[in-house]
Amino acid sequence: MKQYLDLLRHVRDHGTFKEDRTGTGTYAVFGYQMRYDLSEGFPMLTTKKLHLRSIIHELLWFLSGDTNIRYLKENGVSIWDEWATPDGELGPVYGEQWRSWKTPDGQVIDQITQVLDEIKRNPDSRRLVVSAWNPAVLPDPAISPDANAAAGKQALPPCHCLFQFYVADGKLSCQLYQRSGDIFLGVPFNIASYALLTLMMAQVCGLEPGDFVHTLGDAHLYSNHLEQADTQLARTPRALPTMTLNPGVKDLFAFTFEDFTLSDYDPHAHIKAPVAI
Ligand SMILES: Nc1nc(=O)c2c([nH]1)NC[C@@H]1CN(c3ccc(C(=O)N[C@@H](CCC(=O)O)C(=O)O)cc3)CN21
Ligand SMILES: O=c1ccn([C@H]2C[C@H](O)[C@@H](COP(=O)(O)O)O2)c(=O)[nH]1
Repeated sequence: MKQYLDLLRHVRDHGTFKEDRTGTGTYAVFGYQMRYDLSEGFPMLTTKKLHLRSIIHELLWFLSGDTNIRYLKENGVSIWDEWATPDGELGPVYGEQWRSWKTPDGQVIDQITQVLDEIKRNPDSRRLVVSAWNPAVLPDPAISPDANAAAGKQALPPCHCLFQFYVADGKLSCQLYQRSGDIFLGVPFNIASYALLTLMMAQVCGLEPGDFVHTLGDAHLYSNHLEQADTQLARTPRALPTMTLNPGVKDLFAFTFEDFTLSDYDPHAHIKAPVAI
């Protein structure tokens, strides 16, 4: 994960101090790109232990089209708790935009199924795009995330807002545009999550996994993560683990938690960091 560590070091050493919505303060750069060849191993950080359970359940939750944190809580995942209403609602976030984007005439569009069908039918297409960025449902910045969710708006505007697939030489690649990236906490999750999505999409399309390309807009290190960043940068990276999917699953929406096996993951210890709300 040299790519990630280079980003962390670059932003720590060259980021511009910037105030932010949460009042924490950040060091930021604008525009940064990383590339992970998925045949070289699964891109999970080894310089701190990552909680893969949360990553898998969150991705299955997005793919199911769900936007209530009930499923996450039932599975011991708490990463979305701070932004939900007391009923667990987050408003029309990722799951709804991916699987049931509402049109003005009352129809819904399942972007994931459409892209999946198009990859199989027309792999050379340059239109294999899924967008979670829907200006019609962006939150009102004057009210809190849970008040927005209660009003039918997104609790938070999507951070990983648009992704595109690309097929060449029998391999499926994916590029994500992430408008805002919390380098210490969110970005390692986002990398593993989209790498996993690419492996799943490739399997059900009969393709090999290619590259995951991660493009960031505002890439920031929160000012209360600086010590943690130093600790991480002082560690020596280890070999990447291997992710194996149950080869029997041919339907993207049929994957369950038990279909994923991570082997040879030998990370350094977890590093705690507070999440900016
Ligand atoms: N400031 C901020 N950073 C984020 O990364 C983030 C948000 N807000 N808001 C929405 C979602 C929620 N996400 C989160 C929230 C918390 C963790 C977190 O605390 N991670 C810990 C523990 C993980 C766990 O409990 O599984 C970590 O050490 O990685 C990670 C991603 C990503 N997003
Ligand atoms: O998947 C995610 C979701 C969120 N983040 C981070 C990026 C920012 O630090 C906050 C969101 O705040 P905004 O003011 O809306 O940009 O959450 C992430 O890194 N990955």
